[in-house]
Amino acid sequence: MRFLHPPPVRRLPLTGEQPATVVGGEAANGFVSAPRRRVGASPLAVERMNVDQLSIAYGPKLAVDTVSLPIRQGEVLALIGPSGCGKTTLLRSLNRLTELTKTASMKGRITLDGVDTATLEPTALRRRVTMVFQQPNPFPMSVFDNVAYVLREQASRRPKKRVLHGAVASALERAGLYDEVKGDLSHPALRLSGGQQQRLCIARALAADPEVLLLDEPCSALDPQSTQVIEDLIVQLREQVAVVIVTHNLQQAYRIADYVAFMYLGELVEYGPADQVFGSPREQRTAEYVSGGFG
Ligand SMILES: Nc1ncnc2c1ncn2[C@@H]1O[C@H](COP(=O)(O)OP(=O)(O)OP(=O)(O)O)[C@@H](O)[C@H]1O
Repeated sequence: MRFLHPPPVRRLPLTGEQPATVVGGEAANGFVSAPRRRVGASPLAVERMNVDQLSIAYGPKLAVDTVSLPIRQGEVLALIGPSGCGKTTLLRSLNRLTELTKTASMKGRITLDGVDTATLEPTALRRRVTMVFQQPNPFPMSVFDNVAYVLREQASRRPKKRVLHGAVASALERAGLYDEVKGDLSHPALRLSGGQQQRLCIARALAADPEVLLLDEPCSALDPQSTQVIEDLIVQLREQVAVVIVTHNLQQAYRIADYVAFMYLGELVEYGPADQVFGSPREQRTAEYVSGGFG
């Protein structure tokens, strides 16, 4: 039962001393003065994935053009850029979801803990590099069963009830939902609020004990309060998993990201610490984008 005893190498020590405190008010490039939840990248950040010279095309159309970047645990990486620049394609390539599109072809190499993802079995890869989508998509079953489903699926033998309950509770806790649902874990997931449903989807993703969590605009269907809860959660989770988020919301990227990758027409125009990309971008196109000049 893998989920009971994850190999220690998969986890960085949790840094409880580093809460997601709000660092308030600094302005970057004059476009934002929103409070920031992040406190700077963790000194314990370690590379989990590496994207090397990645190009992806749909038929003849190039969607991602020779992109290279690292993905580290201990940091939140935000992919930003105007619509159609290739953010989602890049994100989906990380757990080989792009190959489900018949016309897609890929060049380059992506590694997970040093191993070429092309050599891994796709379902196993997708447990280690899990994705949460734009629209919350809980299964039409109870809160408990949504998380237990993943645990049962990956256990080699049917887990004992008590053990399963502990693992479900732990995943719900990591997703910041347990306190709100512990009174009735048999509650239908589809009757939770949108924000709770999204945190349940995050709990389901975390139940697989992944190394990398991919978030494709996870707050775009949520109200501001739920968005804030999820942003706080994302900042906390970066200590446990490498987090990559696609967002159209520059303020959100500024609030929660440690590193930012700005893409334009498939190309990675600029990659760097959030402070630098937003505060003093090296490239003219980045400066124009983050100051609202286009997009
Ligand atoms: N399944 C597909 N078949 C053909 N072309 C696709 C497919 N998916 C994406 N594309 C094209 O690839 C390019 C990159 O799309 P992608 O969705 O990755 O961009 P994006 O930056 O995530 O856009 P958005 O912000 O609008 O979601 C676009 O030109 C898009 O039209």
